[in-house]
Amino acid sequence: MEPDAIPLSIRGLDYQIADRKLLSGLDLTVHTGESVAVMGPSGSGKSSLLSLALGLIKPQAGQLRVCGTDLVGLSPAQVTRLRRQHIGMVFQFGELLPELMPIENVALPALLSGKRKEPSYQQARRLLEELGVPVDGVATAELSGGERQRAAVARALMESPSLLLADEPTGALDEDSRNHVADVLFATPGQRGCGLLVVTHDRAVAARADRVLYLQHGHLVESAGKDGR
Ligand SMILES: Nc1ncnc2c1ncn2[C@@H]1O[C@H](COP(=O)(O)OP(=O)(O)OP(=O)(O)O)[C@@H](O)[C@H]1O
Repeated sequence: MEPDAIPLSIRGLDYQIADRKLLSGLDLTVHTGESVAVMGPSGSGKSSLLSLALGLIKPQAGQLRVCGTDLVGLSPAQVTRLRRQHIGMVFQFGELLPELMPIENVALPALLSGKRKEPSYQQARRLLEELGVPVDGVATAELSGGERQRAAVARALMESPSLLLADEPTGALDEDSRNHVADVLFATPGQRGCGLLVVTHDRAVAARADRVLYLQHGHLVESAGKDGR
């Protein structure tokens, strides 16, 4: 894999579900160090776009290159490998395991990839500290919503992804927590040299991205100047 490959390059993507064409010839490039926000009406296909980029669902047509490899033709095992190697994902509700401590949640992707426990825990601790999440003595279920989301960002960064995806990462948060999570998220492309693709309904969050795109009739269009809906 070329080290300087573009984190995400999508060309001519068609995706249809149950007779309904959601994405139609969609093109999108997310470069290293760049953040892109995708907005659009409920049901327009934003989360589907992320699921496609994760290789969880397959398009009917088009190319979807992650770090230079088109994941459309790959086997499930190959997709899993590519995802573990190159992609970090943050969900709306963090999706942390409440039975595990925060540090265990964050270290988990590295442990699943077969990394050794000690250095994985050290790295998880470092990430949590950097992102302002309590490391010791607080159970995952006791974290505030904002802390949980920052722990989810830490977990997504654990394997140093080239591509960071986030689906409504601040959707469940109050304004202060939202701002803190957005600060952390939008700092990552510059600090860690990844590409960031964020789906959000929140205009203030989207406005922090280098580019804001609007999903409309299956295409992505520049949304600057639009009233948004
Ligand atoms: N497995 C499925 N079977 C049938 N329809 C589905 C399935 N998954 C998604 N859909 C439909 O596809 C459309 C797009 O869903 P998607 O979640 O991608 O939209 P979205 O833009 O992310 O919406 P929201 O902003 O509300 O989260 C919706 O109408 C949804 O009901």
